[in-house]
Amino acid sequence: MAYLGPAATFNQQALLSQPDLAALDARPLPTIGDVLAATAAGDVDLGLVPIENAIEGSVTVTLDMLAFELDLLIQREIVIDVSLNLLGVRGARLEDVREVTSIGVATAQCRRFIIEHLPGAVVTAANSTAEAAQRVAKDGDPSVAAIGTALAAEVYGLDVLAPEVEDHPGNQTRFVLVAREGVPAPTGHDKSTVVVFQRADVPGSLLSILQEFAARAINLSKLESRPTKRGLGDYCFIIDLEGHVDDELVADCLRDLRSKQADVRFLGSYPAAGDHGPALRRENVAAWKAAEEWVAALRGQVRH
Ligand SMILES: O=C(O)C(=O)C[C@]1(C(=O)O)C=C[C@@H](O)C=C1
Repeated sequence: MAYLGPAATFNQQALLSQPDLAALDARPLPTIGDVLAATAAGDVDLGLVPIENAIEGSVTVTLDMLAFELDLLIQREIVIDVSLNLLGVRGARLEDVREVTSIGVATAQCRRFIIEHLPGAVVTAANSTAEAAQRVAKDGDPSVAAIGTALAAEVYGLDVLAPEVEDHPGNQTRFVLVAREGVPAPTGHDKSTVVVFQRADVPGSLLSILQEFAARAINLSKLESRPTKRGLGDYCFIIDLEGHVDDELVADCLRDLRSKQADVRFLGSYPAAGDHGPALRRENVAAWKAAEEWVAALRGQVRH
């Protein structure tokens, strides 16, 4: 499998949190795009990438590559706690820092800290938190600090100049494990991700999509609109819903969406993270099945 490296990224921590993945031969790659492309190309069977952060929101490169560019299916989601540290060379002081470097999603999680504690510091981009830490260690410049994991300080021989620099407590990042094919069996607390391209940009078109879910009491855990890249104002909707494509209700909902909207891309059904993931609303399924039997019985009486 492949993950966003080098050593000591949050991505690696997410991988190591899963005993079955930790036992695999895992290859660190330099960018999120590299991990997804290597998985799609068959260089590796599985790829692990970040998709959403509690403070910064979606990791758009992941969303866009999954939604528009590659044929990959989400196999699993992994949520880990994310506490960010300001890392500098040994002996560096906070007041010496003139440049802060990290992956954009990480610096964005510390925007207020940087403004308040490092006014005027230049923020530069790296491909990952660990790549930023590696660069700070290699250059040895006390005026440059990286934002990354506490482990990166140990791995790259850096000092923690300030711990917990994220702007909000309880920070978490959600990762997805992707593969070229296969949908994991339903567990009873699953999620599915779909991309819906609306038929026409007319009043109520988003409502018409949402009504398909509401009518079946399918709960949505995320709704994101993303530009289709076809022109300003042309958007599609990336939706995380509670349930599995193997569930009758979800399948029925997808069937209706597919027949009524311009296009629907299925990005996977997978176990929801956590012990208390969204439980499938069994009573909805039971009611739907009972209603289906009722309709079938009515239709069975038709004289042809
Ligand atoms: O750079 C890393 O360490 C990563 O694992 C990537 C990533 C992300 O892109 O969201 C993961 C968790 C944090 O939100 C910050 C960075």
